[in-house]
Amino acid sequence: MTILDKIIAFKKKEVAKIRAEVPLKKLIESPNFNRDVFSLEKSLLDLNSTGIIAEFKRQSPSKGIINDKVSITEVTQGYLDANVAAQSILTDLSFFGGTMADLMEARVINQEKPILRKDFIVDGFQIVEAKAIGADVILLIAACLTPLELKNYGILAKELGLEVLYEVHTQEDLDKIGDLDNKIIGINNRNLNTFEVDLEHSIKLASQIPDSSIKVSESGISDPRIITGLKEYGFQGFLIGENFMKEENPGEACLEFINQIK
Ligand SMILES: O=C(O)c1ccccc1NCC(=O)[C@H](O)[C@H](O)COP(=O)(O)O
Repeated sequence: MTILDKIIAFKKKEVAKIRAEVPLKKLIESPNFNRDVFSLEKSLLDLNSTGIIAEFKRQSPSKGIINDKVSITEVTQGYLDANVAAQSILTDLSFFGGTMADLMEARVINQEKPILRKDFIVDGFQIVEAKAIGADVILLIAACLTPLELKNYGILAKELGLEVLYEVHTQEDLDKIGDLDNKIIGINNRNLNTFEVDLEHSIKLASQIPDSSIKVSESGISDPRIITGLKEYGFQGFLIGENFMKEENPGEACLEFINQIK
């Protein structure tokens, strides 16, 4: 069993339990449910966009603890001050040390940029939950879902006014999504089973994504020069976690990184 299989098996049980305890009505009545969302697409396409989607990530299966000293509020404010295009927040507790409360706290401070709920979506309930906690965007990982689930969860997100970041790592993942037009597609440079990171991955798959879609490169980005290189292959978004979170002040590290992008 790979780590991804383990995460998904665990997640399915976890969601089934929460689903049995929390009525949908409660989620729908949440104040966040009727707020206007911030568009990731708009933010990434803005002429002045930095393209950086900065992640709040305390720990990970590949690295263990990255930073458990900083608060979500200080990091959120730091990322906003650095002029990120969007914020990504892990809400998985068991493998990444994140919580839904993190996202809710960030939402209180972040009233200007989109927030991605970074989690392993295996059930439509989590998409409703994402809206209720104040997310603007959800992640659908192609490797974890069937083509039908990808389609149906995409439709549900759209109906709720949320955007989707479709995550792929292989050509097979892209094939599962099917219609690639007008989507936000993230190419994860990290193999989620072996944890091997290869930035060439973004470049190899980029040519398979139509120009009507927005390309995001995810994971293992640690140098501003990489951004310049990826832009040449049509990337408009860059999801970065560990490189900022490993620092004492992730917001300042993010600002310094953004100032060095040519
Ligand atoms: O980061 C991991 O170890 C990991 C393991 C298994 C599944 C997912 C994992 N990471 C999720 C991500 O996609 C990254 O947090 C994100 O792209 C940022 O990556 P990085 O900049 O390398 O922290």
